[in-house]
Amino acid sequence: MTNMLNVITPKPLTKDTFSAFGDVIEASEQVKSFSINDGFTQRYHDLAKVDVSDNNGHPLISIFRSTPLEQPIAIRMMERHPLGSQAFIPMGENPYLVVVAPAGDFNINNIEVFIAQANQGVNYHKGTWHHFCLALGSISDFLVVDRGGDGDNCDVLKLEGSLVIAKS
Ligand SMILES: NC(=O)N[C@@H](O)C(=O)O
Ligand code: NI
Repeated sequence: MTNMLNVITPKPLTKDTFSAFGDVIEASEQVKSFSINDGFTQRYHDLAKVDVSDNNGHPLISIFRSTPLEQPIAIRMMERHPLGSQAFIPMGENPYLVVVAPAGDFNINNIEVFIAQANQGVNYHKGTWHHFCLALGSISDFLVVDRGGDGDNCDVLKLEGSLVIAKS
């Protein structure tokens, strides 16, 4: 049986369309903000649910320096973190791709692909299936907030790669 290639076109990342998978970390008009520091700072407050305490977990703050994959990108893996959330906040000017599927039993037909802008971070909720970090354009740094501690916090699935992301 030939492997028909299914090409999926990324859609813009928005708070609402991403809500089934996690949070969007963005200083947008949609989120609550208030003035602090004598009016010199606007605080965009409580943007994402950091969920890292299961099984005596603790928060980790790391930097991921990601090299873009050659396009078109074939989706050959998905992973999930059953014990905690994982947030990616871009530190540069490049957009990036976010590939997700709902937590629970994995179904390739449920994969959704978003293109995120440099002013948008994402926070995968605990158990959300996702592809590893997909930089676009050039090597990109991401601030990552996720869970450290005991227990295996990474389930990985290998896919045959018949789902390809349209060039972005
Ligand atoms: N393995 C690792 O720390 N990174 C992945 O979880 C990822 O989502 O990039
Ligand atoms: Ni991950």
